[in-house]
Amino acid sequence: MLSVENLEVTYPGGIKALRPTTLTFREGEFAVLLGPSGAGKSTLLRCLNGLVRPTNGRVSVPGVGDIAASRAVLRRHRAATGMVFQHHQLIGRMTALANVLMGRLGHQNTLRSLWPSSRCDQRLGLEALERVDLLDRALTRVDLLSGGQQQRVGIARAVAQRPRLILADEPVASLDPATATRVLDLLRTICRTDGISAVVSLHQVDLARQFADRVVGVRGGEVVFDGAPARLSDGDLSRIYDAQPAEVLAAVDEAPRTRQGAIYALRTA
Ligand SMILES: Nc1ncnc2c1ncn2[C@@H]1O[C@H](COP(=O)(O)OP(=O)(O)OP(=O)(O)O)[C@@H](O)[C@H]1O
Repeated sequence: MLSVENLEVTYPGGIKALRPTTLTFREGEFAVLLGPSGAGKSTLLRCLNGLVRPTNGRVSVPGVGDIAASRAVLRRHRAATGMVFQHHQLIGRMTALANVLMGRLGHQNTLRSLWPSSRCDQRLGLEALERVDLLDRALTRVDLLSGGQQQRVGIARAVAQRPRLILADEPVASLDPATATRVLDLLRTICRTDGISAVVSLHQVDLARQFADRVVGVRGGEVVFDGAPARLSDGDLSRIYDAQPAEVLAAVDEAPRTRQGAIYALRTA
Protein backbone atom coordinates (compact mmCIF):
# COMPACT_ATOMS: atom_id res chain seq x y z
CA MET A 1 0.00 0.00 0.00
CA LEU A 2 2.69 2.46 1.07
CA SER A 3 6.40 1.94 1.69
CA VAL A 4 9.08 4.04 3.23
CA GLU A 5 12.67 3.23 2.37
CA ASN A 6 15.60 4.56 4.39
CA LEU A 7 13.48 7.56 5.31
CA GLU A 8 15.41 10.12 7.29
CA VAL A 9 14.46 13.61 8.50
CA THR A 10 16.86 16.12 10.02
CA TYR A 11 15.25 19.46 10.80
CA PRO A 12 17.09 22.78 10.56
CA GLY A 13 19.22 23.05 13.68
CA GLY A 14 20.32 19.43 13.29
CA ILE A 15 17.44 17.71 15.13
CA LYS A 16 17.30 14.13 13.86
CA ALA A 17 13.53 13.56 14.05
CA LEU A 18 13.64 10.35 12.02
CA ARG A 19 16.62 8.03 11.65
CA PRO A 20 16.85 5.80 8.57
CA THR A 21 13.55 3.92 8.62
CA THR A 22 12.22 1.25 6.29
CA LEU A 23 8.60 0.06 6.66
CA THR A 24 5.73 -1.19 4.52
CA PHE A 25 2.13 -0.39 5.48
CA ARG A 26 -0.16 -3.08 4.14
CA GLU A 27 -3.48 -2.73 2.32
CA GLY A 28 -6.43 -2.45 4.73
CA GLU A 29 -4.20 -2.39 7.81
CA PHE A 30 -5.02 -0.20 10.84
CA ALA A 31 -1.51 0.64 11.99
CA VAL A 32 -0.80 2.63 15.15
CA LEU A 33 2.39 4.64 15.66
CA LEU A 34 2.95 4.53 19.41
CA GLY A 35 5.52 6.59 21.25
CA PRO A 36 6.21 9.41 23.68
CA SER A 37 6.23 13.09 22.85
CA GLY A 38 9.04 13.99 20.46
CA ALA A 39 9.54 10.39 19.29
CA GLY A 40 9.03 11.37 15.64
CA LYS A 41 5.48 10.08 15.05
CA SER A 42 4.15 13.29 13.48
CA THR A 43 7.26 13.64 11.35
CA LEU A 44 6.82 10.11 9.98
CA LEU A 45 3.08 10.67 9.36
CA ARG A 46 3.69 13.97 7.62
CA CYS A 47 6.30 12.36 5.36
CA LEU A 48 3.65 9.83 4.29
CA ASN A 49 1.65 12.70 2.80
CA GLY A 50 4.58 14.77 1.54
CA LEU A 51 3.96 17.51 4.14
CA VAL A 52 7.50 17.00 5.41
CA ARG A 53 10.19 16.47 2.80
CA PRO A 54 12.65 13.76 3.91
CA THR A 55 16.34 14.58 4.11
CA ASN A 56 17.03 11.14 2.63
CA GLY A 57 15.03 8.16 1.44
CA ARG A 58 11.60 8.01 -0.12
CA VAL A 59 7.92 7.21 0.33
CA SER A 60 6.43 5.16 -2.46
CA VAL A 61 3.05 3.82 -3.52
CA PRO A 62 2.80 0.62 -5.60
CA GLY A 63 2.29 1.35 -9.28
CA VAL A 64 3.11 5.01 -8.76
CA GLY A 65 6.56 5.05 -7.19
CA ASP A 66 8.04 7.96 -5.27
CA ILE A 67 5.22 10.29 -4.14
CA ALA A 68 7.57 13.24 -4.54
CA ALA A 69 8.47 12.36 -8.14
CA SER A 70 6.38 15.23 -9.50
CA ARG A 71 3.69 17.66 -8.37
CA ALA A 72 1.09 15.68 -10.30
CA VAL A 73 2.01 12.43 -8.51
CA LEU A 74 1.96 14.15 -5.12
CA ARG A 75 -1.42 15.76 -5.91
CA ARG A 76 -2.90 12.36 -6.85
CA HIS A 77 -1.48 10.75 -3.71
CA ARG A 78 -2.92 13.53 -1.53
CA ALA A 79 -6.32 13.30 -3.21
CA ALA A 80 -6.41 9.61 -2.19
CA THR A 81 -5.19 10.32 1.37
CA GLY A 82 -7.50 11.67 4.08
CA MET A 83 -5.97 13.53 7.02
CA VAL A 84 -7.37 13.68 10.56
CA PHE A 85 -5.66 16.08 12.96
CA GLN A 86 -5.54 16.39 16.75
CA HIS A 87 -7.09 19.85 16.68
CA HIS A 88 -9.51 18.96 13.88
CA GLN A 89 -8.38 21.86 11.58
CA LEU A 90 -12.04 22.72 10.98
CA ILE A 91 -13.38 26.19 10.19
CA GLY A 92 -15.42 27.07 13.28
CA ARG A 93 -17.84 29.53 11.71
CA MET A 94 -18.80 27.12 8.93
CA THR A 95 -21.34 24.32 9.19
CA ALA A 96 -20.38 20.69 9.69
CA LEU A 97 -21.48 19.94 6.11
CA ALA A 98 -19.45 22.81 4.63
CA ASN A 99 -16.38 21.54 6.49
CA VAL A 100 -16.96 17.99 5.29
CA LEU A 101 -17.28 19.22 1.71
CA MET A 102 -13.74 20.61 1.98
CA GLY A 103 -12.70 16.96 1.75
CA ARG A 104 -13.97 16.92 -1.84
CA LEU A 105 -11.82 19.84 -3.01
CA GLY A 106 -8.85 17.63 -3.89
CA HIS A 107 -11.06 15.92 -6.49
CA GLN A 108 -11.91 19.15 -8.29
CA ASN A 109 -9.93 21.43 -10.55
CA THR A 110 -9.34 25.01 -9.39
CA LEU A 111 -12.15 26.49 -11.50
CA ARG A 112 -14.73 23.93 -10.32
CA SER A 113 -13.79 24.51 -6.69
CA LEU A 114 -14.92 28.16 -7.01
CA TRP A 115 -18.52 27.04 -7.62
CA PRO A 116 -20.95 25.69 -5.03
CA SER A 117 -20.64 21.96 -4.36
CA SER A 118 -22.38 19.62 -6.77
CA ARG A 119 -25.41 17.61 -5.67
CA CYS A 120 -23.27 14.49 -5.87
CA ASP A 121 -20.68 15.99 -3.47
CA GLN A 122 -23.42 17.20 -1.13
CA ARG A 123 -24.85 13.68 -1.02
CA LEU A 124 -21.39 12.25 -0.27
CA GLY A 125 -20.95 14.85 2.48
CA LEU A 126 -24.29 14.01 4.10
CA GLU A 127 -23.59 10.28 3.85
CA ALA A 128 -20.23 10.83 5.57
CA LEU A 129 -21.93 12.77 8.39
CA GLU A 130 -24.52 10.03 8.76
CA ARG A 131 -21.74 7.47 9.19
CA VAL A 132 -20.32 9.40 12.13
CA ASP A 133 -23.81 9.87 13.60
CA LEU A 134 -23.99 13.59 12.97
CA LEU A 135 -26.52 13.92 10.16
CA ASP A 136 -28.79 15.94 12.46
CA ARG A 137 -25.94 18.43 13.00
CA ALA A 138 -25.10 18.89 9.30
CA LEU A 139 -26.17 22.56 9.32
CA THR A 140 -24.74 23.43 12.76
CA ARG A 141 -21.65 25.64 12.98
CA VAL A 142 -18.79 23.42 14.10
CA ASP A 143 -17.73 25.80 16.87
CA LEU A 144 -21.03 24.94 18.57
CA LEU A 145 -20.17 21.22 18.64
CA SER A 146 -18.33 19.33 21.41
CA GLY A 147 -14.70 18.25 20.97
CA GLY A 148 -15.74 14.66 20.21
CA GLN A 149 -18.36 15.80 17.69
CA GLN A 150 -15.81 18.07 16.02
CA GLN A 151 -13.41 15.17 15.67
CA ARG A 152 -16.23 13.10 14.12
CA VAL A 153 -16.72 15.93 11.59
CA GLY A 154 -12.96 15.70 10.94
CA ILE A 155 -13.34 11.99 10.27
CA ALA A 156 -16.38 12.61 8.03
CA ARG A 157 -14.33 15.13 6.04
CA ALA A 158 -11.60 12.52 5.50
CA VAL A 159 -14.19 9.85 4.58
CA ALA A 160 -16.01 12.16 2.10
CA GLN A 161 -12.73 12.35 0.24
CA ARG A 162 -13.17 8.62 -0.61
CA PRO A 163 -9.56 7.94 0.37
CA ARG A 164 -7.53 4.74 0.06
CA LEU A 165 -5.49 5.82 3.08
CA ILE A 166 -6.24 7.84 6.22
CA LEU A 167 -3.42 9.42 8.23
CA ALA A 168 -4.52 10.49 11.70
CA ASP A 169 -2.14 12.50 13.88
CA GLU A 170 -3.10 11.99 17.54
CA PRO A 171 -6.80 12.18 16.68
CA VAL A 172 -7.96 11.58 20.26
CA ALA A 173 -5.27 13.34 22.30
CA SER A 174 -7.60 16.14 23.39
CA LEU A 175 -10.61 13.94 24.20
CA ASP A 176 -11.73 12.28 27.44
CA PRO A 177 -11.17 8.49 27.57
CA ALA A 178 -14.79 7.47 26.79
CA THR A 179 -15.05 9.89 23.84
CA ALA A 180 -11.61 8.85 22.61
CA THR A 181 -12.69 5.21 22.56
CA ARG A 182 -15.90 6.05 20.67
CA VAL A 183 -14.08 8.18 18.08
CA LEU A 184 -11.38 5.56 17.45
CA ASP A 185 -13.99 2.83 17.24
CA LEU A 186 -15.86 4.82 14.58
CA LEU A 187 -12.67 5.48 12.63
CA ARG A 188 -11.62 1.84 12.67
CA THR A 189 -15.11 0.58 11.76
CA ILE A 190 -15.29 2.92 8.74
CA CYS A 191 -11.77 1.94 7.64
CA ARG A 192 -12.62 -1.78 7.91
CA THR A 193 -15.95 -1.43 6.08
CA ASP A 194 -14.50 0.63 3.23
CA GLY A 195 -11.13 -1.19 3.04
CA ILE A 196 -9.27 2.03 3.87
CA SER A 197 -5.73 1.64 5.21
CA ALA A 198 -4.93 3.79 8.23
CA VAL A 199 -1.83 5.01 10.00
CA VAL A 200 -2.76 6.60 13.33
CA SER A 201 -0.42 8.10 15.91
CA LEU A 202 -1.36 7.65 19.56
CA HIS A 203 0.10 8.16 23.00
CA GLN A 204 -2.30 5.78 24.75
CA VAL A 205 -1.06 2.22 25.09
CA ASP A 206 -4.51 0.87 26.01
CA LEU A 207 -6.10 2.32 22.86
CA ALA A 208 -3.30 0.97 20.69
CA ARG A 209 -3.86 -2.49 22.21
CA GLN A 210 -7.61 -2.24 21.67
CA PHE A 211 -7.72 -0.94 18.09
CA ALA A 212 -4.47 -1.60 16.23
CA ASP A 213 -3.88 -4.45 13.77
CA ARG A 214 -0.22 -3.53 14.05
CA VAL A 215 1.76 -1.37 16.45
CA VAL A 216 4.86 0.48 15.32
CA GLY A 217 6.66 1.68 18.45
CA VAL A 218 8.82 4.75 17.90
CA ARG A 219 11.40 6.29 20.18
CA GLY A 220 14.08 8.87 19.40
CA GLY A 221 13.25 8.76 15.68
CA GLU A 222 13.71 4.98 15.48
CA VAL A 223 11.31 2.06 15.21
CA VAL A 224 11.90 -0.03 18.34
CA PHE A 225 8.88 -2.34 18.00
CA ASP A 226 6.87 -3.54 15.01
CA GLY A 227 4.24 -6.22 15.43
CA ALA A 228 0.77 -7.26 16.55
CA PRO A 229 -0.51 -5.54 19.71
CA ALA A 230 -0.76 -8.94 21.45
CA ARG A 231 3.04 -9.24 21.16
CA LEU A 232 3.63 -5.91 22.90
CA SER A 233 5.29 -6.91 26.19
CA ASP A 234 6.13 -4.78 29.22
CA GLY A 235 9.76 -4.90 28.07
CA ASP A 236 8.75 -3.49 24.65
CA LEU A 237 6.76 -0.74 26.34
CA SER A 238 9.74 0.17 28.54
CA ARG A 239 11.84 0.41 25.38
CA ILE A 240 9.29 2.66 23.67
CA TYR A 241 8.73 4.89 26.72
CA ASP A 242 12.32 4.84 27.91
CA ALA A 243 12.72 7.74 30.36
CA GLN A 244 13.94 8.47 33.85
CA PRO A 245 11.23 9.44 36.36
CA ALA A 246 12.49 13.04 36.55
CA GLU A 247 12.24 13.44 32.78
CA VAL A 248 8.80 11.89 32.80
CA LEU A 249 7.55 14.30 35.46
CA ALA A 250 8.97 17.22 33.50
CA ALA A 251 7.12 15.99 30.42
CA VAL A 252 3.86 15.81 32.41
CA ASP A 253 4.32 19.41 33.56
CA GLU A 254 5.15 20.66 30.08
CA ALA A 255 2.58 18.81 28.06
CA PRO A 256 -0.51 17.46 29.82
CA ARG A 257 -1.57 15.70 26.62
CA THR A 258 1.41 13.36 26.94
CA ARG A 259 0.43 12.41 30.46
CA GLN A 260 -0.77 8.91 29.73
CA GLY A 261 2.40 7.88 27.95
CA ALA A 262 4.49 9.60 30.59
CA ILE A 263 2.66 7.96 33.48
CA TYR A 264 3.11 4.60 31.82
CA ALA A 265 6.84 5.30 31.50
CA LEU A 266 6.95 6.26 35.16
CA ARG A 267 5.31 2.99 36.14
CA THR A 268 7.68 0.90 34.02
CA ALA A 269 10.88 2.89 34.64
N1 LIG B 1 9.42 21.89 12.17
C1 LIG B 1 10.32 21.47 13.05
N2 LIG B 1 11.53 22.09 13.16
C2 LIG B 1 12.47 21.65 14.03
N3 LIG B 1 12.30 20.58 14.85
C3 LIG B 1 11.11 19.94 14.78
C4 LIG B 1 10.08 20.34 13.88
N4 LIG B 1 9.01 19.49 14.04
C5 LIG B 1 9.39 18.60 14.99
N5 LIG B 1 10.64 18.87 15.43
C6 LIG B 1 11.40 18.07 16.41
O1 LIG B 1 11.52 16.76 15.91
C7 LIG B 1 11.37 15.78 16.94
C8 LIG B 1 10.21 14.85 16.59
O2 LIG B 1 9.01 15.61 16.65
P1 LIG B 1 7.59 15.00 16.25
O3 LIG B 1 6.60 16.11 16.34
O4 LIG B 1 7.72 14.29 14.97
O5 LIG B 1 7.36 13.96 17.44
P2 LIG B 1 6.01 13.30 17.96
O6 LIG B 1 6.35 11.91 18.37
O7 LIG B 1 4.93 13.47 16.97
O8 LIG B 1 5.72 14.19 19.24
P3 LIG B 1 4.28 14.66 19.83
O9 LIG B 1 3.61 13.40 20.27
O10 LIG B 1 4.64 15.57 20.95
O11 LIG B 1 3.56 15.37 18.72
C9 LIG B 1 11.18 16.57 18.22
O12 LIG B 1 12.44 16.70 18.84
C10 LIG B 1 10.66 17.91 17.76
O13 LIG B 1 11.01 18.94 18.66
